[in-house]
Amino acid sequence: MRIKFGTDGWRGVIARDFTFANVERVAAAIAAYLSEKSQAARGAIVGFDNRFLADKFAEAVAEVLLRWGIPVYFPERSVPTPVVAFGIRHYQTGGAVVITASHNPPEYCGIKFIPEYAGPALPDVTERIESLIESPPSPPAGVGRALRHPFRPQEDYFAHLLRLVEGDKIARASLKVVVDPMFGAGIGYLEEVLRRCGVSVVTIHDWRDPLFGGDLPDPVPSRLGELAAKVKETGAHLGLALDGDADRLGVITGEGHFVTPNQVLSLLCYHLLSYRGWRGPVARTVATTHLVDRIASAFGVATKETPVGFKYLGKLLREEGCLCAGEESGGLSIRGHVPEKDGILAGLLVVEMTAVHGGSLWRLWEEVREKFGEVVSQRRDYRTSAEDKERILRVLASWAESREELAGQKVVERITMDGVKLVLADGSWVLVRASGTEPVFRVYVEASTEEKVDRLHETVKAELGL
Ligand SMILES: O=P(O)(O)OC[C@H]1O[C@H](O)[C@H](O)[C@@H](O)[C@@H]1O
Repeated sequence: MRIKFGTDGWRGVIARDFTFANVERVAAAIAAYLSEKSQAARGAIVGFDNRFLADKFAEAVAEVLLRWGIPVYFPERSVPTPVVAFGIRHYQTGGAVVITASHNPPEYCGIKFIPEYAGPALPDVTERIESLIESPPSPPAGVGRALRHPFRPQEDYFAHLLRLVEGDKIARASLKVVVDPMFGAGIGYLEEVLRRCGVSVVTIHDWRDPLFGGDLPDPVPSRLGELAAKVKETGAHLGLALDGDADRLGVITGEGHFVTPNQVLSLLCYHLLSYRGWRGPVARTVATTHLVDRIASAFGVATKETPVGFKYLGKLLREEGCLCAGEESGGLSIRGHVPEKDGILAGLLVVEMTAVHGGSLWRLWEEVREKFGEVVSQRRDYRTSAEDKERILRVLASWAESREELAGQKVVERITMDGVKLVLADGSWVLVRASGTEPVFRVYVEASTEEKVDRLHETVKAELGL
């Protein structure tokens, strides 16, 4: 079986593709990669989430690395992906492997590889690992078995987070927050760091359940009913949910509104630029709201656009001094933190914004909307057959070449870094791309009203035969 890394790691169905034999093949390729990059002696962290057998798969990975002479840092229990990324810097390791399928359904598992730069692996790295999987390497001759160390970064991670937020302001606001780690690896992190900031915390779904209560550990509105109910019942200011490996965040306000990741990112840009007075470019993916651009330009800073995938945003955080970076799918990070998306940090920042803006995130959103104008963003996903996929890709190629109008509007820009994005004369836009994590096409639309968004969605659907 050919193993391919998608938008963020390799994912497969447990027992069908995701078998111990395949996991060991990937582990050997990663060991060979670390060796050829002269990173082996620094060792690697092996983390895992709360999925079925994830700890056992992690043991199998650790065993391969140890046989390759690579020291392994191994946690006592599941650990969030961003904490593993933080651990790379903290323990100065040559990289990390995380056994996780993030927010995928319970029958999935996966492997993320994080190189020594502490952000998701870029394509040049994963392509090299893929080719090493195909030509199975063996450990260099004469290499001895390496040592295994405990991985316990929690206290240092909390101290680091508390340096990134204004804990005193949070403490003074006397907030109440409901935290929902969705049975995942984030259990014990967000609630703990919030309590240390003096927040009164209520938790739900804070025990390991490899079936995630019978659904996906994905903090989207359809999965946050119990969180919303708990926010209402307890009169909390906020409800915060983490996905399965705690790198993404879902937000419910005290008024009961779901705040989309596009809105959270826009609020964060505004907060960092206005309240904190930070300066520097802002980074977003091609699928993320242009409200971010409007806010950035009002403060005289640039916006940088990347393909979908936090790996590209991580690179900008590392190399371009961006003050924050985030994406429509719910991941963000800020300057001073690891270049990996972090739902725990995002949760703390949302609490900070709520605290310093009078206890209501929704009021802050209304302020932003008033200042920068109405923006409606919506994504629709379409499952297609392999034949349809080919046909749609051909149509998209022609759009990329020469599409001049859409729904009666002039196309003013065609962006082809990931799928095809058409920017229209009135500032609205449409992006169509094949997902790198699911067998679907994603259609993203942004415009000034719901009616315009609907119309653009219907036009694209009809034209592409979705
Ligand atoms: O749209 P896709 O290719 O499925 O990617 C959706 C998301 O997948 C993963 O969660 C990646 O870590 C994200 O960076 C990406 O935005």
